Formats: sequence, structure tokens, C-alpha cells
Amino acid sequence: MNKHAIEVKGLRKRFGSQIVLDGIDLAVETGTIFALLGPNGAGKTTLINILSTLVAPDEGTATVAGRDVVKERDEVKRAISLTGQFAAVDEALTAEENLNMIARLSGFNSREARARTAGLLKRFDLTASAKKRVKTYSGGMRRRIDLAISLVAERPVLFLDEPTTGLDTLSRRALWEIILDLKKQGITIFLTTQYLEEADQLADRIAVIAGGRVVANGTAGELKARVGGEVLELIGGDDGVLRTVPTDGSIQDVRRTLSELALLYPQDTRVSIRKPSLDDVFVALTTTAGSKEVSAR
Ligand SMILES: Nc1ncnc2c1ncn2[C@@H]1O[C@H](COP(=O)(O)OP(=O)(O)OP(=O)(O)O)[C@@H](O)[C@H]1O
Repeated sequence: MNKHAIEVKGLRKRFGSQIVLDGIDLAVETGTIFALLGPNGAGKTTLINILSTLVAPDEGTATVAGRDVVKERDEVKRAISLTGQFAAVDEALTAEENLNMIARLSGFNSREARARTAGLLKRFDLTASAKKRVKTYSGGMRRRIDLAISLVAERPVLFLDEPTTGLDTLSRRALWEIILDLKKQGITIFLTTQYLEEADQLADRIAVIAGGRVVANGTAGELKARVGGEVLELIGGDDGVLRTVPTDGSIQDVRRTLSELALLYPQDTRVSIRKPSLDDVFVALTTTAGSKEVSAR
């Protein structure tokens, strides 16, 4: 087995005059969850499209399951599952019909296809709705069927492009459980997300891309440690956060910072002090996009 399920070296991609990926280096260890974060338009989907052989890079190399995404496209395709925001589910069919059809197309005989379908419906808690048309499904059910379909054929590497975007908290957590379960089976998962909490909860390692480059790469803990110290949070009357300000946590620095802030905010503003979150890291890193890579490796 390859130590790294995914390896990316010096990857570059431009669309017309727009440089989207400007020399990306990444490695994802086999059997781990890797989260790719970045602001809108940072190139996350483009990177997934390159890794899943849908788009060719201009420069650099990438291997998935030890195979080159350009020179060994078919081998890569056989090693991966891809679940995007717009997965290929036929909405006019039921969940059972969709799964059964994909199973047959993947080469299972009819008995195997039925067994596989039943197993996936159960695992994704869709048995009760198996005979309803997918177009009647809620957002959470729809995501579960998308994911179930991409798992019909068992593949070692799974790409998830924003798997929980638009879902409510409960559905999101249910999907997290499923994703963690897939990792337990040894599947390597590469996901993109806009939710820092999602990366924090799921990922063994996180990379942040901005300005076409990897601006940070490490565990959630390592990335938070990059911001260091503490964060002062100013909370307004409606309990909304008015502002967060980094501090080293010393009395001296807290007193100086607060006396400056006291001039700017109403006197009934409340203050809390906390450890930095991944949100703070993200803001700190992506507002200085492309300046330098902060690797916590
Ligand atoms: N086929 C294409 N032709 C031209 N431009 C493209 C193409 N695909 C992507 N782009 C551009 O490349 C940039 C990166 O897009 P991409 O979808 O990879 O970003 P993203 O990080 O996934 O964004 P989001 O979080 O909004 O989904 C965007 O500016 C987009 O308009």
C-alpha cells in the first residue's frame, strides 16, 4: 500500500489569463481524512477536478493511489469515488432504483446489486424512504443518497466536494458520522469545505489554499497554534461578536488592548478571552494570501 494515497507536486492551472493554482504541493496519508479549505474561488474544486482526472493540470504532477492523474487516468478513475455538489442522481427514480442501477452499471449481477443496494440503504438510514422518488427528498437525505451512490463500488480514495454545504446542523453531524465511519474502513477521504468546524471535527490534516498557493498545512491543533496566544472577543448587546482581537494574554497586553477598544465601543460591551479557533486562523492566513507558506509539518 502506498504511504500517501494522494501526492501533488508543483501543480499549476490557469484558465485564460487567470492563474487558479500556482504551484500546489500536498501529500495525503493513506487512510486519513484531509480537508482543503479556502475562500470562494480559491481553486478547491479545480484541484479536486484535477485529482479525479476531470481536468488536466498545466504543470506539475499528481498521483492518486500511486497512479498518475494524467498518464494513468483509467487506473485513477478505478481507484476513486467522487461526490460533488451536483452528483449524478436521477431524481425521477427512487433511491433503491438509483442504487440498483449504479450497482448493475458497476458490474454487480442482479443478486449482488440487490444486496449492495439494501446494505447501503440501511447504512445511510434510507431504508424507510427507499421507494420514494429522490426529488421528494430533503437536503440531508439527498446528500446521503449522493454519498451512498458514490460508494456502490468500493474504492480506496473518496473525494467529497463540500459534502455538507447547505445542510442543517443535525444532518451535517449525521454525515460527519458516516464520513468518520468510512475512514475506519480504511478509505482515504479528501474533502473541501467552507466550514472550519467541519475540518476541525473530521480532518487529520488541513490545508488552506489562497492566492493559488498552500498557505498553511497541518493538524487543526498545529494551525491554531500558529495564531498563538489568546483572542479577545467583544460581545455586543444582542450577544453578537463585534470584534476579535489577538493578544498574547498578558495583563499588560490585555489592559492596553482593552483601553484602546474602550474608546471605540459602548461601555456595556462585554469581553471574553479564549483560545484561537480555526476561524481566527483562517482569517489570519487568507487575508495575507500567498505571502508565505506556514507549514506545521
Ligand atoms: N472551466 C473553467 N473555465 C474558466 N474558469 C474557471 C473554470 N473552472 C473554474 N474557473 C475559475 O477558477 C477559479 C477557481 O474556481 P474553483 O471552482 O476551483 O474554486 P473553489 O475554491 O472551489 O470555489 P468555491 O468555494 O466558490 O466553490 C474561479 O475564479 C473560477 O471562476
